Amino acid sequence: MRRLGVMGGTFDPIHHGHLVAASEVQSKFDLDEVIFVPTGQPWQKSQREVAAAEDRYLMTVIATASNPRFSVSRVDIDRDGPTYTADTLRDLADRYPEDKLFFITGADALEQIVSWKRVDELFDRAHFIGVTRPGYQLDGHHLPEGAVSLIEVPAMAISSTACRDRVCAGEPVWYLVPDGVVQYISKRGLYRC
Ligand SMILES: Nc1ncnc2c1ncn2[C@@H]1O[C@H](COP(=O)(O)OP(=O)(O)OP(=O)(O)O)[C@@H](O)[C@H]1O
Ligand SMILES: O=C(O)c1ccc[n+]([C@@H]2O[C@H](COP(=O)([O-])O)[C@@H](O)[C@H]2O)c1
Repeated sequence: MRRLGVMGGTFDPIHHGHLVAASEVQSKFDLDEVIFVPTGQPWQKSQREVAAAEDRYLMTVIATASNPRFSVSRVDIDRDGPTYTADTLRDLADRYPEDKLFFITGADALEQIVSWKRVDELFDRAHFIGVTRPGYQLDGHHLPEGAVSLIEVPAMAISSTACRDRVCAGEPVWYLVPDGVVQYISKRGLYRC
């Protein structure tokens, strides 16, 4: 039985906050692999335009390529309709029936979990790991006992929103996102106003 981390996110774009969180959880929980899963249609972000799924997927591949323990799954971008983590975890469990899944979320996402679709299924399918994020309180009291572990990760005050805003304003995103992602954003003309 392998121990598989699942790092779900819109990754619009992926940044070093995501990568540090995944790396820290991989090490602390002795995970064999962390699978990054870009969302297909993030229904709770429908109030704004999200970059094309293929662009977000490719940026995630570029950002994770150098880490032998990181991989990327298309499971959410290849499924039609809004992305629900209950479906993500069901599909990954079907694909890796022998393995134990650990779903990684930042403090902000953890706070929102009760609003997710079919929330009751989630904790049967994976153990949840909530990680600290600057500006948010990490709290698992609203979740079933034993369903979630809370851990501190190095503080990275970075968000995808801030990265998009910086590109739009003509400001650099070097060192906030991996070098290859800076170049991909520029090559594809993403996030220009
Ligand atoms: N700086 C960070 N530190 C720790 N966790 C983070 C950080 N940024 C994002 N995460 C977590 O990574 C997951 C995916 O986040 P997401 O792709 O929505 O990035 P984001 O920066 O929150 O994006 P946006 O600003 O567009 O809302 C979520 O669980 C989120 O809490
Ligand atoms: O299952 C849901 O209803 C649900 C609602 C909002 C977010 N999520 C998941 O939470 C992860 C982070 O999402 P986001 O929108 O903050 O990028 C990602 O894997 C999403 O699929 C899941």
